Amino acid sequence: MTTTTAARAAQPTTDTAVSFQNVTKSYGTVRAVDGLSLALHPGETVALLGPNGAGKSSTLDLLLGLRPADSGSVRLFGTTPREAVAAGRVGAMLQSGGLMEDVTVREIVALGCALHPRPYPVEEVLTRAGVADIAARKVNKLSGGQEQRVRFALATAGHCDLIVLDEPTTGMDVTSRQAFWATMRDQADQGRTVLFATHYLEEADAIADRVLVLHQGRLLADGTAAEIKARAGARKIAFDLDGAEPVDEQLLRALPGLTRFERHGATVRLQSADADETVHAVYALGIRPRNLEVAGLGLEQAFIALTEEASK
Ligand SMILES: Nc1ncnc2c1ncn2[C@@H]1O[C@H](COP(=O)(O)OP(=O)(O)OP(=O)(O)O)[C@@H](O)[C@H]1O
Repeated sequence: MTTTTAARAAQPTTDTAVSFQNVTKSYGTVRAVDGLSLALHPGETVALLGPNGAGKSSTLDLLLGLRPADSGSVRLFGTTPREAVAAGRVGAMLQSGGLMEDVTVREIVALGCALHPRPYPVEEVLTRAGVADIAARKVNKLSGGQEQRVRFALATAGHCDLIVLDEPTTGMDVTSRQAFWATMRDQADQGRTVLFATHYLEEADAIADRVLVLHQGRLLADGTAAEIKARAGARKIAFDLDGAEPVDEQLLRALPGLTRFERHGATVRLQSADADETVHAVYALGIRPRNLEVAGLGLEQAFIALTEEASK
């Protein structure tokens, strides 16, 4: 695992919001969470990334006390997850769990507020989640994105210290997403810890100040998005071949440092662990590349590079 902020971050301190110590969870022979240790702190916005089946939802289930761990310890604010949830310290928006159908948006949100130990006023919750204008509508008449916003309203029905979101913006349009993340930033600025699992890597890049990459139930990387990109160690190189001289593709494929090779007609796209060395070698082959571009990997490419490497 990357040693960026991870070693420090795994150590629980007195103000730790979430602490996992060597947590394991299996379903039959599938080990969904495998010796996971981490600590999250107040005010952090943390993205949980990982390919399908990496253990993200299982981790969130353990964190919320919805399932018991087989071994290890999960603590929220120094208590068990169930105690923290019962005390109203945790708001959650999960993928699973249907909404009650034959009630209006206002009724279901009002119920969420009534059940919360430290609720916000219903109108405030409706407005913040962007559902005030559809408050009178029956829940079973909502679109997928509107349903997500109602789940968001329920997750923020009261004062809490930790907000847990499992793929929260699935189905939301661009405007709703932007409004959603603006609200979440606001929540984090007020000292709350926001933890969200997502497959939208650009959201993780833009929103999270810390990124956790899970793979086969283990923490593969833990750091800022910039640290994760640097950890992937590769840069991308693109250029066009001149076309005048035929180029032996085998020579290109044998360039030093290459971790990925693609050629579409005259356009060559590479990934390299040592871009300087690769580019020098291109010139040494007598090739004069046109439109040469060298750039760092985006979070998505870094994520693919890291998880592919771990799968080898
Ligand atoms: N209730 C269950 N019974 C049996 N196996 C399960 C159960 N829940 C999860 N698993 C298995 O545990 C592993 C981790 O699943 P999990 O849902 O936590 O992954 P995930 O990272 O959330 O995946 P996705 O991105 O697809 O939502 C997978 O191999 C999955 O098939």
